[in-house]
Amino acid sequence: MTELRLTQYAGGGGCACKIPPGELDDLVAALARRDSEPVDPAAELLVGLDGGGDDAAVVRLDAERAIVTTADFFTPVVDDPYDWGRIAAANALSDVYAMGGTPWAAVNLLVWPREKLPMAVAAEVLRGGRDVAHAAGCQVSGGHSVTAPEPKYGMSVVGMVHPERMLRLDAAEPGRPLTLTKPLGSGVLNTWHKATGTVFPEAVAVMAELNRDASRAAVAAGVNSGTDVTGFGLLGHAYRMARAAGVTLAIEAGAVPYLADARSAVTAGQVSGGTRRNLDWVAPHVDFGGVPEDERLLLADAQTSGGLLLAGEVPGYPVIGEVLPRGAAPVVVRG
Ligand SMILES: Nc1ncnc2c1ncn2[C@@H]1O[C@H](COP(=O)(O)OP(=O)(O)OP(=O)(O)O)[C@@H](O)[C@H]1O
Ligand SMILES: [Mg+2]
Repeated sequence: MTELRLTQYAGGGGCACKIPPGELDDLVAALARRDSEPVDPAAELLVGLDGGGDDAAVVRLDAERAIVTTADFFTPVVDDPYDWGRIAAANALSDVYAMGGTPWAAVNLLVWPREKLPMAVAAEVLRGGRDVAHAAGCQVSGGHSVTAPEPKYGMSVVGMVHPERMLRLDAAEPGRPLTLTKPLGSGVLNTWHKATGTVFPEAVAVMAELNRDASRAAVAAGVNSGTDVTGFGLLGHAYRMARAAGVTLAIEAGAVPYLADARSAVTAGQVSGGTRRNLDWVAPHVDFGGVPEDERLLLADAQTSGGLLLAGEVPGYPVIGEVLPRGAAPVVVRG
């Protein structure tokens, strides 16, 4: 199975295959405008699509428990089917952790070109997803499978969160430090892997890593705002946080951690269309000062299964900036 190059069966890879952020904003805004309350709602919506939407929807069960629900699937980011499954599951579970919750149960979402790819390969993908979900203590049972020209895999996940201890997108307070819990660079390294077949084991390990410990540590430290850094890149997700909370996020470029080889990947031109679109979209909202183009691309790099960006200090994870009262630009990068 190792000679089969899964990444060659799809156009965009991983979270870089998301609909561009500006177009998604318009879609979600139109939906939110047309949204009316359900008839006789069975549960109170605590987090919905207001302000562009958070990482997951949250509905109240009782005073101390709320249900978190989310779905994520994408095209192959790596050629190895088991690793792709692990990464896709870690990414799907991540939106529950990005709300400060605990995933309880997941179902598989599988799109498979059965004429082109053996079903045995799909089984490896599902095995990888199951192993990571089980490591998270999450039940996996059931799912849905369809055939289509490009393979896609992910999960729909349900979890639990305390309604007073959530990590909301819109709650960042001025004066708080900004913390990032995984290094950046998975986008450029996945692009390089897709182009050449070179495997970057550190990137695979980081993408397959759960955001569980970071999320728990953040909630334990009293942090109440955060999101996961995925397809819109650090700058895109920072902008969405700043916009939702009406603050400015200042990022110290020199404090941002990167995977080894990420800089060489940019120098080698291994930048996805998604990353370039991210930068075009976010640039009008960012004061870059004198930060050079390559650095801007790295900060906008479309991540797959990235870490948590948190408005608060969390022991064991690097501080990369601070939350400020809203200034001229929602995001400031200091060189
Ligand atoms: N088709 C859709 N219908 C309704 N809402 C959508 C749709 N697609 C995305 N959204 C919402 O738009 C917001 C932004 O979506 P996005 O996929 O970027 O968030 P996310 O789930 O946190 O992503 P990621 O998995 O990359 O962390 C979310 O609140 C999401 O629920
Ligand atoms: Mg998210």
